[in-house]
Parts: sequence; structure tokens; C-alpha cells
Amino acid sequence: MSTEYTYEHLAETAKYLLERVPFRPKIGIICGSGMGAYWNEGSLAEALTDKVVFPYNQIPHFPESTVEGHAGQLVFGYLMGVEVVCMKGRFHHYEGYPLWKCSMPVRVMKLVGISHLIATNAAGGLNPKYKVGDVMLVNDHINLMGFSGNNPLHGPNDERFGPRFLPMNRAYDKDLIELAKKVWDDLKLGPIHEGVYTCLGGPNFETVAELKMLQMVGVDAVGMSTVHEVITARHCDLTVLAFSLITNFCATNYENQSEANHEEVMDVGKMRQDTLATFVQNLVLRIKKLGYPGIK
Ligand SMILES: O=P(O)(O)O[C@@H]1C[C@H](O)[C@@H](CO)O1
Ligand SMILES: Nc1nc2[nH]cnc2c(=O)[nH]1
Repeated sequence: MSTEYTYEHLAETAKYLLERVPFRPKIGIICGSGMGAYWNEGSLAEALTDKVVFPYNQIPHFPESTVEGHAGQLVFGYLMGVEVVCMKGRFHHYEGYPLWKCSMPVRVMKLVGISHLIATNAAGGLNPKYKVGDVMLVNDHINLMGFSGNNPLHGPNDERFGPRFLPMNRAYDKDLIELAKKVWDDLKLGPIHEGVYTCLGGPNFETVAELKMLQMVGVDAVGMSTVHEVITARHCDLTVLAFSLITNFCATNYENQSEANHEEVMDVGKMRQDTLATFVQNLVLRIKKLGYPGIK
């Protein structure tokens, strides 16, 4: 990560937040485009009780959210009685931020005390079995941007966050994936998938040739976030669960006239928000009841 944010900067940010929040969250939740990053009514962050809300532009050292209509808030509160902190909206590379800046809030959440991260995103479905509105638990990713040397951990390493070199083969915690599947099934929410996610820098959606290539290398869902957050989270030893809401179908032939667009992404998010909120509420409850399982 760049030296622009030292450990001391982020400790200052964490101290500012902790002085204003009367409880300590153990679970951090990143609410992406499919989970209320852009709206209030019915969103997961709105469901929190005893909320303490920090607009990003009031938090020391935090980047500003530039996406139009994007709430840009860090919300502390209780979800089904479980202490959590939610990012309502995230930072993307296409906004002009380097990856280390996009994923800086993950380190801040670590410093305020979380041990578990739930990262959510909206993604295009490449796996032909997926339908719009489906949920895919991420069991692995392909760090495409990393192939060209763009990595959130690029630059000097501070061992207080984590090691210089880190494994990524168990990035997505298997126990949490199994738990998430059980919670989903117990709630009788229908089918749920497991698959591989990749992040492209955006802001454009993909060409047909790009999608065909991604499908060939085993990508099931494609988005514009999450990968760099998960790398940063694993670096500082957080246990990670991530899931994608499939908001659009990725056309891998030229005959298909449909075009991906952001409005559809948000519409599908709104359509599925109650289901996803119920899922995440029950999931955090189970994680707490089980004593926060997973790789620490
Ligand atoms: O923030 P996420 O990854 O959930 O949002 C995806 C990527 C773009 O920001 C947006 C495109 O519609 O959805
Ligand atoms: N890159 C990318 N991001 C998305 N976010 C939501 N849908 C898509 C998509 O089709 N491609």
C-alpha cells in the first residue's frame, strides 16, 4: 500500500470513530451497488438499530465518494442484536482512486475491531446457469488487475497490518461459505451458487470478446470491486465472505442486442434487497452464535 496512508493515519481515523461509537463491531459489511449503496429505503444499512452514522467526507483521512447518488456513509449499529459496521457505498478504481485507497476502509474496519468481513457486490453473470437476481457466493477470484502489477498492497509493507508476502489460496473462508449456504437454505430462498469472481477496472462494461475470454478462463461473475478489498482484508487477517448479486446477464455472442447498464444494476438490487437483507441479518446472527468461526 502506498506510503500516503501510514499506520498512524489509519489509527487516527479508527480512534476518531471509536471515540464516537459506544460499542465495538466484530463484523464489517461492504454494501455494494446491489445492496443499497445508492438508496436508503429498505437498504441493509437502514435496518441497523442504534445507528451512529459518519458521512465519508467527515471522517479524517477518508476518501470522498464520487459516484452520483452514492450515500457514502460508514454506519455503525446492531443487526439482529449483532454489533456491525457497514460501508454504505464503496470506492472504485474507475472513480480515479488507486487500489490502496479503494480498500483503505478495510484496514480502518480492522482497526476498529472487526474480525470478519462480508463484502457484497453487483456483478454480471457469465455462467450460463445463472439468472438475473441470483446470488453467487464467491469461492475464489482472478485478480486480473494484479496481472498488470496493479495491487492494493503495492509499495512498502507495514508489518503491523500484515506480512509482505501472503497466501491467497484460502482467501474465501470455506466454513463461512458452508454456513452461508445453510442460512440461505434454512430461509428457503431458492437456489444459491458458488463461483469465481473477477474485477475489471471499469467504468465501461465488457465487450463480447472480453466476456468470451473471461468465460474460457473460468470466471462465473464479473464486476468492478471486491478483489482488492479481499486482498487487503486477508493481508490483515480478516476472515472473509463475499457474495455477488447477479444483476445482468453477460452476452457472449454478437446476436444478443441487450446492453448492460447501471440502472438495471440498481433496479435488480432494489428488487432483491429484502431477500439479501434477511440473508445477511440471519448470517451475522449465526456467525455470532457460533463464536465468529473461520480463519482469524
Ligand atoms: O460496487 P459494486 O461492485 O457492487 O458495483 C458494480 C460495479 C459498478 O460500480 C456498478 C456498475 O453498475 O456495479
Ligand atoms: N464489470 C462489470 N461490472 C458489473 N457490475 C454489475 N454488472 C456488471 C457487469 O456486467 N460487468
